[in-house]
Amino acid sequence: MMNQLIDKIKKQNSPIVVGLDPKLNFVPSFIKEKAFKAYGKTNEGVAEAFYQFNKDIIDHIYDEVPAVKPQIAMYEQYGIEGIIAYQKTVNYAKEKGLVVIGDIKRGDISSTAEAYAIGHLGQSNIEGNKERAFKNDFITINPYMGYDTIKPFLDVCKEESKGLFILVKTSNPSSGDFQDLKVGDNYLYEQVAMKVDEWGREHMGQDYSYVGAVVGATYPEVGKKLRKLMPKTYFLVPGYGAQGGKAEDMANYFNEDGLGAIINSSRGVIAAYQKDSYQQFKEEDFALASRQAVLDMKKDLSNAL
Ligand SMILES: O=C(O)c1cc(=O)[nH]c(=O)n1[C@@H]1O[C@H](COP(=O)(O)O)[C@@H](O)[C@H]1O
Repeated sequence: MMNQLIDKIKKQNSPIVVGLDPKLNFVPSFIKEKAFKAYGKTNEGVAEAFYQFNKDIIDHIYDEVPAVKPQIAMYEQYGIEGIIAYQKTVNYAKEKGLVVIGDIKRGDISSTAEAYAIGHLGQSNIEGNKERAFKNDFITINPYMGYDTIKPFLDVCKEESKGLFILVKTSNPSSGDFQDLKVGDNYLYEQVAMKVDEWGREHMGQDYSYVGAVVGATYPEVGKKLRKLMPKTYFLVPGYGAQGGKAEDMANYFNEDGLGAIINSSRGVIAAYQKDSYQQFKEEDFALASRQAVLDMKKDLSNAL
């Protein structure tokens, strides 16, 4: 799957992933009204609104970006109905040929990790009948609990040709609370990076491993260090745009082959029509504004790289 992702990035010249992180106040009123009329102001109503919102955005961006990253929390807060909207979104993105990174950030003891891995990347075996719950190509995971909690994900990835992005240095303001602690001569994020590099070398695609790393856009000096520590690791880089990450800092995250990183923007793309800089788009044209935001991001990155 990493090979497919890289092929798409090259073909579209677009190291970009759009985060499908819907919020009710991002959804245009004409979509909300229709959904609420059919299902009321209920979880089901929101789920329908989110799905229609995502679908329109996907239709307007799938030819310009290789991947989308639905953040499951946005859907989960609306219960089963929300999860169904997540699942439908993943399915629709797959139908449109997009690579899907399920942003689920799981991490638990190995028996539980196995269940997460099967549910989100693999197939369950129901007395001989194989069932797939979610069609993600990649998921995000949290490595805090150590190798035995990662292994079930690696096994399913190998079997199913899927991939992972493991949190190494996150974009949030407090990411240093633990990640920047010194462990011997290294920072904790460096220790984690060395492990991700080691695990990845046993799980190689062509030039890159299908065990990737999450490296936030908001700490470019760290990004530069981590690039050297994990040369074969693809980086998922969130934090561009809404969290302050700048295109000119993104060069640090790429290798000399021009590959090695995929930059995420969620709010900056899906809620573009609400920003002053996209005032020319009416609410009904929210998805066209998202497309324009992707094209602008593409230009911004290619000027800087
Ligand atoms: O794993 C992630 O995607 C992630 C890691 C990280 O360090 N920081 C981070 O913001 N994210 C996710 O990336 C997205 C960022 O959204 P925007 O700030 O709106 O572009 C959200 O879905 C976050 O959950």
